[in-house]
Amino acid sequence: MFARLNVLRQYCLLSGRTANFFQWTKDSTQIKYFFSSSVPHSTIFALSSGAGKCGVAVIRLSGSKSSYALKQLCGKVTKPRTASLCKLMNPQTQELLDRALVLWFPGPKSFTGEDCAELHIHGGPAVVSAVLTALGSLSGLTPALPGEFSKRAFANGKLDLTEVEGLGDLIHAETEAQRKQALRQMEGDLNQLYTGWRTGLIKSLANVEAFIDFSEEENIEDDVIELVTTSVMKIQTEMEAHLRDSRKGERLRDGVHAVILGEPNVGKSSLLNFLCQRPAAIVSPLAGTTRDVVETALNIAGYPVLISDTAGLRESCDVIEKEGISRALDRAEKADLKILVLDFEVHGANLSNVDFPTFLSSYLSDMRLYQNNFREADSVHDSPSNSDQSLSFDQVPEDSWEVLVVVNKSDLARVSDLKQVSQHASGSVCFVSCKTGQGLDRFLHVLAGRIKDLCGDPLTSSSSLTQTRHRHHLSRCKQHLEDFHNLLSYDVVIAAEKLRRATRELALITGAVSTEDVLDVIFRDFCIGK
Ligand SMILES: Nc1nc2c(ncn2[C@@H]2O[C@H](COP(=O)(O)OP(=O)(O)OP(=O)(O)O)[C@@H](O)[C@H]2O)c(=O)[nH]1
Ligand SMILES: [K+]
Ligand SMILES: [Mg+2]
Repeated sequence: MFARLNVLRQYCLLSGRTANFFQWTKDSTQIKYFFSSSVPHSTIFALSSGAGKCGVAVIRLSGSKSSYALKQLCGKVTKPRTASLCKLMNPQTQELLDRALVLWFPGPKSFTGEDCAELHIHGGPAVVSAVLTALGSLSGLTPALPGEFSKRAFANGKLDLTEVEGLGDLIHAETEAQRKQALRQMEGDLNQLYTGWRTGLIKSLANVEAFIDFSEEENIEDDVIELVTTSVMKIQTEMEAHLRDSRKGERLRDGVHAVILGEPNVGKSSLLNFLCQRPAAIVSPLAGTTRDVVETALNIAGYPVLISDTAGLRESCDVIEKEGISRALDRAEKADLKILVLDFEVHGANLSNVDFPTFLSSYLSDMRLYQNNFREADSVHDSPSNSDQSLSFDQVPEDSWEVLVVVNKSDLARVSDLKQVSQHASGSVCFVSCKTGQGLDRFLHVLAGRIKDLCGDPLTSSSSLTQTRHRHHLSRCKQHLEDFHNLLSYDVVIAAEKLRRATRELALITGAVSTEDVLDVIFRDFCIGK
C-alpha cells in the first residue's frame, strides 16, 4: 500500500506539467486527486501591438475557434506558420476591412499551446477597431483580459511562472542590462535552477519515505540516510549562495537607488543636473536651495538608476529646511549607493586616510539624532544643539556602506594643490568641477563601475534572484531544510514532512503548485494582448 502511495505521490511531484492541474491531499489511507477546472474554453482575441497610429498592428487570437474566425474573415485557414496575404472581410456584410498578413499556428505548437492566429493589419485606429468589432461579432469569441494569453501559456505548460515573470520583465525592461536579465529568465534560466533543486529534493524525499516504510522488514541500503543528508546539504549550500547575492538581480530589476548627499552649497544639484543633462534641480549660490528630494530615473551604462538630489545637511532652525533634511536622511537609509559631495575648498586638504563609509554612517546618525532632538523640543527653534555637526573626518566608525565620494569645485583649487591632494586621497575619490566639467568623465566611469557591481552582469554571472516572491519561498525552503537536518536523528517522519514542505516552496516559485491568488498577482501587471 505504502509503496503504491509513494509511487503516486512521486508521480504527482515529478510530473512538472501535470502537477499544475493535479493537486493531492492525503488522509491516513487514501489519496484524493482531482483536476483543476481552470482549463479555459473560450477563444480570446486582442490587439497585441501598442495602441495608437502605427504602420502595422497585430491582433492575436487563441482558442479552438481561431480557425473558424480565420475562415469567417479570410475565407480560409492559411498555411501553418507561414505569412499569407489575405483580404479581411466583414463576416456579416462581406465588406473589405483591410488587406492583412495572416499567420496560423495550430496548437500545441503555439505561444499558448492552443490554436492561435495573428492578423498583421494596417495600424490605423479605425482599421484596428473595425477588425476587432468583426471578431467580437463572431460567436464564441471574447476580448482577452490582461495577461490572458500568457496565463493560457502557463496553464498549458508552455511557460513556468518564472518564465512568465521574465516575459513580463522583458516587456517592462527599460535598459540593456534589464533586457538581458529578463530574457535569460524568460528562456528558463531560473526554472532550470529551481526545478533542478526540486527534483533533487523529491528524490531524497522518496528515499527517506522508502526508509520509513521498509527499513524494518526489507533490505534497504544502510547508508541511504547518509546519502540523502549529503545530497540535501549540497542543494542547501547552493541555495544559500543564491540567496546571498546582495540583492543584485532584484536591484537590476527595480533600479539602483542612489542618493546625492552633502552639506549645503557643495554642488549636489549641479551634479544631478550634469547626470541627467537637464536642469532638473534649482542651482543657486544660496545655501539651502534644495528642500525636497528631487528624483530622476537614469540609464547609466545600460543599468537602471533612480538618483535623488537632497537638501544640504546642516543644523538648521528653519522648519521647512529641517523637513527637507529629514527626507534626505530617510532617502539615505534606503539607498543602495550614497554619493557624498564635498567642496574642495572646505575639505580638499583633509582627505587622506579617511574611511568614508564609516565616517558618513556616523555623520548621518548624528544628524538624525539632532533632528529628533529638535522635534522633541518645540522650543529649540532658535537654540541649535551644542554638538558640532559640520563635516569633520574624526568621527567614530560605525558601519560599512556603499559610498562614492565626489570632491566638487576643484576648478577653484590651484593645479599644484589639486595634484597633491588627489595623489594622497584614496582611489575611489573623484575630483570634479561641475562648472568646468573637469573630472566628470572619470566620475561617470567610476559610478558606472559601482552600479555594475551592485547589479552584477546578467550575461556572465550565475543566475540571479530577481524577485522578492522568489526570495520569500527560497528562505522558507532553506528553513525547512535546516529543520530537516536537525530533526533527522530524532524523528524521521517529521523530518520527511519538512523535506516535503521544502519541495513545495520550490513548486510555488515555478508554479508547479499554484493558487489563484498568486496567479492573479503575477498576471495583474500584464497588458491586454500579452
Ligand atoms: N566654482 C564652482 N562653483 C560651483 C561648482 N558647482 C556648483 N557651483 C556653484 O555652487 C553653488 C551651489 O550649487 P548647488 O548645485 O546649488 O549646490 P547644492 O549642494 O545643491 O546646494 P543646496 O541645495 O543649497 O544644498 C552654485 O552657485 C553653483 O553655481 C563648481 O564645480 N565650481
Ligand atoms: K545652493
Ligand atoms: Mg541643491
